[in-house]
Amino acid sequence: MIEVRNLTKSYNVLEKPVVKNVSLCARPGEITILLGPNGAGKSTTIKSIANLLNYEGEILICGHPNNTIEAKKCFSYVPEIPMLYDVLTVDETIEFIGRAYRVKNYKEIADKYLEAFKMTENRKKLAKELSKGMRQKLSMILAFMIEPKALLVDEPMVGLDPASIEEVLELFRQLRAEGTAILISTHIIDIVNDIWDRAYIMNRGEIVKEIDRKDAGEETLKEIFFETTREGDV
Ligand SMILES: Nc1ncnc2c1ncn2[C@@H]1O[C@H](COP(=O)(O)OP(=O)(O)OP(=O)(O)O)[C@@H](O)[C@H]1O
Repeated sequence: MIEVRNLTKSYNVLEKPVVKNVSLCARPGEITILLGPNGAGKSTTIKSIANLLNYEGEILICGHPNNTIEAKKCFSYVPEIPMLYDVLTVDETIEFIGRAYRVKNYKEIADKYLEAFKMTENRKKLAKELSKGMRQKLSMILAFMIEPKALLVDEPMVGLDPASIEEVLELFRQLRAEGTAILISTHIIDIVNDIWDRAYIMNRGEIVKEIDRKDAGEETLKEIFFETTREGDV
């Protein structure tokens, strides 16, 4: 579970907050989507949850404040721009993260994901030698490998080819079935239209709508998004 309560963030004390009193909840076994136009405050929210920014409010991951070791042990974060060690190979990166998180069977798990992402032939390449899409896939493999209870993903599909997008969607479905709480921030509504369970629409730093898929009826997420942001006078 990822719980955000009354998150407020200003980058500059003299300026108005760019995220205002945001509360949201990504539940176990659900895929929760954070949507919003450019500049709405999605990345600021995601980075605050990942404890990369100072902010006001309360953020709990698996019931623990997000700056605690307990929280860090149970969640993975896939940033929009992968953060990798350029001078480590794919295999070395996997070993480093697997050992750091004390994942006993990390090799076995990583093999499965390398295979799924058609990355096995790249395992001896240095991270700096990988293409943009390959870096994104490695970043996902590292996040999935620790078998997180909560998964935070910022723009997961950027740089991925269509087959890899399908693979990622399938992996999200599998993690959801295993009970992982998944929170995804994205612009690409069409891609998540088949998998979302709950969505929060952000506009100008505020959550302007929360939608439970069960209540959405025949309406697509895209239709709801445009209706809401038009009403919200973007
Ligand atoms: N490091 C920063 N310093 C100052 N202002 C920032 C910084 N990062 C973001 N902002 C401002 O905060 C607001 C929200 O930005 P944020 O990146 O969170 O939005 P977003 O919804 O993720 O946008 P996008 O969809 O374009 O990525 C914007 O007005 C942006 O200019």
